[in-house]
Amino acid sequence: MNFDALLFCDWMLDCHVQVLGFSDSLNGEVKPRILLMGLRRSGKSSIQKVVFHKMSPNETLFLESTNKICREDVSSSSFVSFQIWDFPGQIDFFDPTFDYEMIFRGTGALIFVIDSQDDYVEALSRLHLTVTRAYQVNPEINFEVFIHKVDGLSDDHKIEKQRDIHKRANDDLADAGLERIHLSFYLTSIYDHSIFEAFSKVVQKLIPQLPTLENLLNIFISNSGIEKAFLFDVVSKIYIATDSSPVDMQTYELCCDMIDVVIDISCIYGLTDSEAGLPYDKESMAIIHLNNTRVMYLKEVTKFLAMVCFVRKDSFERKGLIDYNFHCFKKAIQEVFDVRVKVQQNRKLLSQRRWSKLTVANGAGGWLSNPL
Ligand SMILES: Nc1nc2c(ncn2[C@@H]2O[C@H](COP(=O)(O)OP(=O)(O)OP(=O)(O)O)[C@@H](O)[C@H]2O)c(=O)[nH]1
Repeated sequence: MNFDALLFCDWMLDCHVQVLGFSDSLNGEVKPRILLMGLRRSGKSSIQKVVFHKMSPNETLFLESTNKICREDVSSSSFVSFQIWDFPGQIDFFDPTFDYEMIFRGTGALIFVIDSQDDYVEALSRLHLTVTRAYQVNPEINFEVFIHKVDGLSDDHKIEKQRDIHKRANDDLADAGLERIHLSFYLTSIYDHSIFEAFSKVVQKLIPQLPTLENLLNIFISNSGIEKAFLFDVVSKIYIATDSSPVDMQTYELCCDMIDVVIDISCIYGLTDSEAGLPYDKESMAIIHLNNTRVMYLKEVTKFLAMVCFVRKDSFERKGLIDYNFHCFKKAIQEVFDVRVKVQQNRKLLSQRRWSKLTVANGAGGWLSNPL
């Protein structure tokens, strides 16, 4: 038992090197921007409300049309921290008041939402225009296309639509000589877990520590006899990392349901009258025995993160080993987080120094535009 655990600890030491390998600019804080774009009524605001505000899908029927850019900070945990910008349906790139260069420059991901229940010819030409403009300004953006509202379509129909949209969008780019632009496609709906899964993948691409987290999870599961493990952001139910074995939708849905059960039960029985806020803390944990010889095990990792794993019943008999390795895993996550904080502090310091040097060089009274 100790040998397994020691292997895990040894590996932990390696992870720092990877985290220190940040290659970003000198910005003090790395808070990527995610843009939600698409035609009117394609479902942008609904996606944001359902994923980040726990709005029930039926309530989105009453959402009013967005008529200006809505910006929101999502900083629920140390690793999940970004801004979401919800755009009104039609943006006029030729409108001089719309500074799209500034917007695209600081963008990590651009999600373009296409209503699959509607005619998508106009949406595709809008997608092309948006992507080419954004790429000119910032070639580093991840372009994500949500083929949305697929709840109304049969399975065959979904695949067919995805193939058609994929082909047309890429043909348009090829015609413009822009084959190097990569578009990722997802079939989504707010009426099932597909929207959470798609958002998870979008967010994961923006987490520089992802390979480290995945490696930690791989080491953790292989030394503990676990089949699959996810690291979840409890509030949004976005999984920010998982081990390298493939994810199947059913497993992901079960994890989301387990988080809901834990939070609901804790809300009812876990909070005293004087307490408020998220009923989730160091003591939070849950074990659910499934009827297929598997056990689901949830444990708190940080204030906002939970580990949910699937273990065979016979392996779960060695719960002591799992708990010990989990303890090491948790420590490693904390260390990764500490390194990240240190790197950010150093960047801030560096950019402040640069800023003050620039100010001195230009004289105290000189006006400068902020280099950040
Ligand atoms: N069937 C289905 N309807 C959806 C889905 N997502 C959103 N809708 C519906 O689509 C309609 C438009 O949604 P909004 O979120 O307001 O669309 P929007 O893109 O923000 O619209 P604008 O603010 O006008 O740009 C609402 O009636 C939603 O209930 C989905 O996944 N499936």
